[in-house]
Amino acid sequence: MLTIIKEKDTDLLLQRAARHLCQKLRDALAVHATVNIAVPGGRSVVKVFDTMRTESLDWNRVHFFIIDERLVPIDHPDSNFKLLRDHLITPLAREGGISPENAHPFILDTTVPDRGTLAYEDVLARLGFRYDIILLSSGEDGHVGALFPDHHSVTDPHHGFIVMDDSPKPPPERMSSSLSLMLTAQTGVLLITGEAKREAFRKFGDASMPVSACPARLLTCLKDAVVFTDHAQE
Ligand SMILES: O=C(O)[C@H](O)[C@@H](O)[C@H](O)[C@H](O)COP(=O)(O)O
Repeated sequence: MLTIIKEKDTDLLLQRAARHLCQKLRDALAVHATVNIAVPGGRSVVKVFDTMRTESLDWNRVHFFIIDERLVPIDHPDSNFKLLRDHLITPLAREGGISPENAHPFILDTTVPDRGTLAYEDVLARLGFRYDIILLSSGEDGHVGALFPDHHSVTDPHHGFIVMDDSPKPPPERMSSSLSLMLTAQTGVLLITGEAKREAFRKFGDASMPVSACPARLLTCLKDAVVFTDHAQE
């Protein structure tokens, strides 16, 4: 089921998204021993992390994966893992809320053609090779993770992590969860915030638009999906 939650105040909206995600984590922890959540980078996600870290739940049973990454080391300012670590994992770990090992980074390996994605697949395989929950934040063009509209990334049949050196949005070198891996999640949360995403929100709401033309629409394929937006309904 898809629900759209609208709130004009973006900060309030992102706080609501964070609390919703934490409730979904609690619900999943009630039926699973451990839960896998995959998260992206971006400005909106940082605000979600900042609220999530104030929520109380059994964080030690939650495993974090990075849904997409720029091909940079984990301490690089452009690293999505660094955002997760700095804004959520380290503050939680400081209070003993989570073991830092529960946050699984994609480790770039420039010596192999797969760039380290096979090793990252091994880590996910040890935890069931599935996501339970995904957090996505739409780009201006409707991309999510590093699945871009009308680009080979979104139609790649690989089930796992993919790499590219021709991302339409710079930097060109990125890795992403493939579409089929994202679709292993039962639960999805999508953020569409800011004036620059007006066209993305319109495309998201267009039922005739295939996922290949608007990757954010992959959310409509999940069992339990919520969009958080500061846009008025078109
Ligand atoms: O890797 C990137 O180029 C960005 O991180 C990008 O994919 C971002 O996640 C979305 O564009 C949403 O970004 P905001 O939440 O910052 O609007």
